[in-house]
Formats: sequence, structure tokens, C-alpha cells
Amino acid sequence: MPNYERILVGTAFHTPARDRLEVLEDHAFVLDGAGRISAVLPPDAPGRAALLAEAGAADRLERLPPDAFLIPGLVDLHVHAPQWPQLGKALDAPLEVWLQKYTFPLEARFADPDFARRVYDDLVQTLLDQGTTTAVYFGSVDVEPNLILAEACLRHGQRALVGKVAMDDPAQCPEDYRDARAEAGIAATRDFVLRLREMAQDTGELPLVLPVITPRFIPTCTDALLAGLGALAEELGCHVQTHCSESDWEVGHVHDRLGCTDCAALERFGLLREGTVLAHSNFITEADMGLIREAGSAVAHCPMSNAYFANAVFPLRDALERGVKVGLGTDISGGFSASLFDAARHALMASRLAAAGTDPGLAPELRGPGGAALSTVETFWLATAGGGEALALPLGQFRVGAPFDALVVQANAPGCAFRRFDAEEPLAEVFEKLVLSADRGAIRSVWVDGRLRRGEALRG
Ligand SMILES: O=c1[nH]c(=O)c2nc[nH]c2[nH]1
Repeated sequence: MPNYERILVGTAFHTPARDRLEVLEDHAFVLDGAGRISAVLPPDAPGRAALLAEAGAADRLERLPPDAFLIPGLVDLHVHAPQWPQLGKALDAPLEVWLQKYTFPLEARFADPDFARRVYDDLVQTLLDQGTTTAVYFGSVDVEPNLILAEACLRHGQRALVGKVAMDDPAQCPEDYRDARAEAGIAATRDFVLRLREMAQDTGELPLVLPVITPRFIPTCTDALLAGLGALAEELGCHVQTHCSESDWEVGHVHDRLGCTDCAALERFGLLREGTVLAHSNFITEADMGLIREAGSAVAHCPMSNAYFANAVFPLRDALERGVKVGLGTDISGGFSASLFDAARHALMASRLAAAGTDPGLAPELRGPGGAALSTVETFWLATAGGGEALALPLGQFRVGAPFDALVVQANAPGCAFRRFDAEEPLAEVFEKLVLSADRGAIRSVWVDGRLRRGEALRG
């Protein structure tokens, strides 16, 4: 029998492949002392009854109540932490105006550590409450507030990748909110990566918080900064994140300046790597998809902010069929919801509109570009295992050896639309209802790295 620290027993849903739902009915999830899954035992596993009896006697057993279900924790690939105070504000402005008028001045305020502490403490707790067990954060330009953000993630137990935003081009960045020069931005990024690694090192094999090298996007970064950060990512072996091909203005800017697409430029600068997360990528070409796939990079699909800033719909089906790794981002605060469930539902709706077309004046066969819309199973996969795959980390599904990052989702919670009236309702249908209707009120507890981080412990 496996070594164990805790055992949870209940019915779980996960998607080990993009189009495959697995219902693990009445399974026992055995967790080791490091918070990893050491075994997943079906009801008829030999020796299971004795193991559960022993764990119960040792007060190490938890059983899900009726109509509660385990799912993998949600992976949000794109969050701007310092934009939390302006969620929902000013989204009618185009991207380039929104950045200069609202966003850069707000991000600059995080140089005040008290403000950073107050906002980040609230953000991390709120995202955990919404079921986001892994968040990939853009921070701000100054180093210290990003360490405050990392510290909040460690304290509350949220898995995170945290990036110091690098931006140095005086033509696109405010005087008082940018890296002074390319060399200064590279040195500050190095300092941040090393200090964060030191802060997070004692949390086991896979540190709870990782650094991510974060050139904001090509328009705000000089060539020297982009090349220097590419070399630094290689030297330090870091994840990378940036925005890519996100709007007509942005794509035009890159083309006029560098004579190529964002992806081609990022590849040249050494920034397309395994574990690179490219937010948006709405205008990527077939050749760009090949570059992303070959590099092992991934797209953070952000359907909410795309609806405001993109002027187009991300070609999700095409990207998936060409083998591009894709996960989801809320894109707080270009996206107006903190919930990755909302992001998943917006991805589903965007894919349906893209598939069917939107012009009622056209005959149905002429209206849409064709291609299949997302299924509910694929939508859930994007929010969980797709995010893990994008980060090249063992997240988003219940696999032996993986950290136990999970949510207990309760049907019939007061005030919540995820309902179940019929105990005979097939579990695959309950799963569909969960994906499309569960919200904050249905999330009963949140586990990260095998530890309960939010909500209530269950009884053995
Ligand atoms: O949605 C976005 N939010 C941002 O903060 C940003 N910066 C560059 N491009 C961006 N897009």
C-alpha cells in the first residue's frame, strides 16, 4: 500500500486528453507528505478497504459529501496583478489608450509597498476562492512589489508564476514608469529571478512560486531589451511570458518596426521557448503556429479581453489542430471577470460564434468559416490540463506523481446555479452542468500542493 499523509474519497472529473472526460467514481486519492498524488484507487482496488479504515482511525481520511465532486484546480495563464483595482473600468477605450491613460499610471502606484501589500493580499485570496490554484502573473516594473506578490502567493498557498514587467522604450512608456535602459531592465529582471528563487526554495521539488521573464510586449521594449531577456531566459532556465499579435494596432506596430510578425521577432530574440506563454496571439499566421509548436511555447487564450481589444477572434480550432499548446487566461483587467470558469465559458461562446458566423444576412452555409466549436469537455481541458501543458508542468489532471491541486465543487449550494435534483442523472451530464454553471458559491474547498488552502475540511 502507498505511503500516505491524507486520503480523499469521492467522485472526480478530469480530462487526461483534450477530448476525453474521465469520471473517477468513488475513487480514493492518496496524498503523500509532499502533497503529491501517490495513488488513485478505484472502489475494487485490493487492500483499499483496510487502508481507508486505518486512515479513518488515524484521522487522515476525508470523504466528499453527497453531490460534491473533485476537479483539478483551475490554471489561469494570464493575470495582470496590479490591474486588480481597475477590474471592469474603461474597457471601451482601445488598447493603446487604455494602457497610457489608465493602466500605466495605476501600475506605477505599486512602488508603494503598503498599497502593493493591500491589493495583492486581496487578489490572491480572491483568485483562490474562485478556484484558481495556479496563476501566471504579470507584476509591475519595480522589483519590490513583485516580491510582495510572490510572498502573498506563498503565504496563502497559491501556485504561481510571477514576472517583473520589463519595458524600456521611451516612445511607448511613460517617463516615470519604465526601466531606465535595456541594461537596467535586464539587471533588474535577473535580480528579481534570483531573489524570488531564494524566497521560494524550501517548498519541495516543484516550488510553489516560480519566476517568469516578462517583456511586456514588443511595442514597449527596445530590441536590446528583448534580446537581453531572451539570453537571460536561456541562462537562468526560466519561463517567459509576453503579449503577442493582439490587435490591429499592435500587429501593425511590430510589422512597421521589425518587418515581421510578433512570433518571428520573438523567435529571433530567443524568447520562444518551452514554457513561453504568449497572451492573445489572435493574428498569428500558419507559419507563426509552426514556430510556436516547434519551440514548445503556448498561447494564453483570453476571450474576454479579446472581445474588447482584439478586433478579431483567436483561431482556436486551427491552433489546436496544428498542435499548438493552448490554455486560458482571464487577463485581469483587460478581462472583466476574475473567474477562470467565466473565461472558459467565453472561450466556448467565442468558438461557437466563430464557427457559425455572425451575419444573419448570409445563408447558413456561407455565414461561418466552418470548423468545429469547442465541446464542453475541451473547454474544461483548456481551463485545467491545457494550462498545465502550456506551462510544461504536471498540473491540471489527477495523475500519480503530480501535485494535488484540486477543488471540491458542491451541487445545490445555496444561491448557486449548479443544481442536481436527480441522483440517477448520468455523471457525464453532471459534469457538463458543472462546467457551464458552477461559480464561486459552489466551490467548497480549494487544495494546492496537497494542502487545504481555502474552505472547509471534510469528515472521514
Ligand atoms: O490586455 C492587455 N493588457 C495589458 O496590460 C497589456 N500590455 C500590453 N498589451 C496588453 N494587453
